[in-house]
Amino acid sequence: MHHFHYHKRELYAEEVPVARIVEEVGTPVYIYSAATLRRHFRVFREAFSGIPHLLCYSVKANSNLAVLALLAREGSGADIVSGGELYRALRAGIPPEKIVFSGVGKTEKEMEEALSAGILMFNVESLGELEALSRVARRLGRKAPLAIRVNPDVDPRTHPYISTGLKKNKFGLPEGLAFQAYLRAKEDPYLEPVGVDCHIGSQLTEISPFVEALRRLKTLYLRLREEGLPLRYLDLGGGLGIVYGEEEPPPPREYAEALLREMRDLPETTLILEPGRVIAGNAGILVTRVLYVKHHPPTEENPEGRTFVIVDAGMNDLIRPTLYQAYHRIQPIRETLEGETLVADVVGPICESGDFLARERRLPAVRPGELLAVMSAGAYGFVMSSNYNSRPRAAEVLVDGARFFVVRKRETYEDLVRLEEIPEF
Ligand SMILES: Cc1ncc(COP(=O)(O)O)c(C=O)c1O
Ligand SMILES: N[C@@H](CCCC[NH3+])C(=O)O
Repeated sequence: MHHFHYHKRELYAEEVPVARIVEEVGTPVYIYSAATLRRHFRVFREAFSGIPHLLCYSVKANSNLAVLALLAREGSGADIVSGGELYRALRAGIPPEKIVFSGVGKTEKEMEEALSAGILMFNVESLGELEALSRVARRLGRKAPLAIRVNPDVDPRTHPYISTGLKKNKFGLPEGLAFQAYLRAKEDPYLEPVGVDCHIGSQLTEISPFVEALRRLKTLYLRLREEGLPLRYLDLGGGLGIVYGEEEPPPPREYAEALLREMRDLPETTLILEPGRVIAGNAGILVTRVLYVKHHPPTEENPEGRTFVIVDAGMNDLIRPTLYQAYHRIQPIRETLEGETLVADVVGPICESGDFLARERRLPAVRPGELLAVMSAGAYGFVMSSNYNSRPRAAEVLVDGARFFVVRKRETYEDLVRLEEIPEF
């Protein structure tokens, strides 16, 4: 069952009419479904139940404390990329021994925080970082558990901005350098290599690049074990895609089956996965209100003219369309049957031509005041939002059955300037 669904032509989030949430909270508002989050996590967990595994939800996808706490209760670990994400994960009750720390630019301060907290492992992305981690560990008198993030040079066949496992991307170390880094780490009393890691990109809609990457990781992993390194984790990162529009990503079960086949000859190894989008993406929507509809008259290059549906959510609220030309379905909150339609650009109030949520989209003939839902906005939505144009950030709501909770208040004007000060010139 879909947890965002129409009942009597009205959009519901689980058992709550979206319009009722808007009445109380206003727009723009992100709405998440607890049941969908739980279902996505459980489907993933069950798919991997045949082998030792650890699911480290990728916090960057949606880092609201309530979302993290819900996943913590489901048994999730966390993939973090900053001290801020470590703070959130711990605040939400994710046990440190289920946290992995990725990212090309960890500071010594962040490493110190994570090491003191007792995280499972650092995914180290450069030789410089390895040295820094060793220094930090020596200072704290602790051994730092680590994996080297390998750049397996596998083409994930996704949007170039979100592919990360190609030689030309900044991420990880090529296999040869990674091997040397492990030998270096092995000799260091403050470093403890425990796994091998990679992450090849996001929104992948095919399984084969994952399998290819896993094979390469395995080869390195086995070579290192032969060198006497007591490795026990293979971390394949995240990246499984979701349905936004027409794409057909593999279901988690198929993805898992392909990976389980590769893991068969490694019975003593724990497979770590860092799913983000596949857990949160379709568990959230962004609801916005139509402010104006305007029509630009025909021109030579545009014989039909152009219609703009101007809404109260902009690229500062959801930047994916602007940044990646990403497609998000847009649906009315009140379903209209066989009514009139229009083709329009759905745009926000921001002073940028790139401020759009959809382009040349066929929509029901909406009128000012009506509500629209931007679908599949649960991942990389609110977390990438900003205050550009001094727009207070949207509220976030979590629906659970017949109840809903404001899990982040709408920002106020006061919030906008809270950290600022006018000096005595
Ligand atoms: C290291 C790492 N792990 C996990 C993820 C999560 O990716 P996704 O949301 O595509 O599952 C990302 C983001 O792409 C990442 O950079
Ligand atoms: N933020 C991107 C994905 C990047 C993944 C981060 N490693 C998106 O919205 O699709």
